[in-house]
Amino acid sequence: MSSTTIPTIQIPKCEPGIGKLIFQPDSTDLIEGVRIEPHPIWADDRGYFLEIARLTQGLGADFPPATTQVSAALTYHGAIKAFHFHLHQTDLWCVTQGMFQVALVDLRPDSPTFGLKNTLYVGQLRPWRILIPPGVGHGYKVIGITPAMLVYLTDRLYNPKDEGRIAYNEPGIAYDWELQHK
Ligand SMILES: Cc1cn([C@H]2C[C@H](O)[C@@H](COP(=O)(O)OP(=O)(O)O[C@H]3O[C@@H](C)C(=O)[C@@H](O)[C@H]3O)O2)c(=O)[nH]c1=O
Repeated sequence: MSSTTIPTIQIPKCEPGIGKLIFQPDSTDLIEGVRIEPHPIWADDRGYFLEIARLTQGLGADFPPATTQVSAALTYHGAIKAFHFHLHQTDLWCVTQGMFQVALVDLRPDSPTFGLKNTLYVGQLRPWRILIPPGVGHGYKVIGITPAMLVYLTDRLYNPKDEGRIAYNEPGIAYDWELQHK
């Protein structure tokens, strides 16, 4: 997280598709450095409660209190935000409302999982926090019929120079954003 090594970024040549589906937090198909932490949703007759993260525990353990930023993004049904990546910043995502199709791709040629794509369906129906290290391309599509809310921690304050963007339909990544009819 506070590593000073800046990843080299390279667009891989992926097979078209959604990559490896992640159905278990400890899946061996996860991109190197990506981590998942299931969390409870406490539902009752008033609504529900959930914890976004604890800075000293779990996936938030290494987030420095002095520079951690907490952000929220509400995204409309069907919208895609992808692909973004960071050179220094680590993200910790927690979905508070709705469902996301999260797409990850390893852009680090020095990584053992370079070029690997992961797809995770997360949110109210699968409450998982996701840690995304620098050099891992990330994005999402809102699935379901309602807008969805992502609340996330970053280990440093917003710096647009740290963020890179790759088109959602970049041919080298060849991510299939369509509904997977089968
Ligand atoms: C991310 C961010 C944006 N902004 C501003 C810049 C801009 O005017 C406006 C909208 O910014 P963006 O279009 O970059 O927002 P957005 O596309 O939601 O960016 C976010 O997307 C998700 C998927 C991520 O991975 C995040 O790391 C971040 O890249 O908000 C901040 O002031 N602080 C921030 O931390």
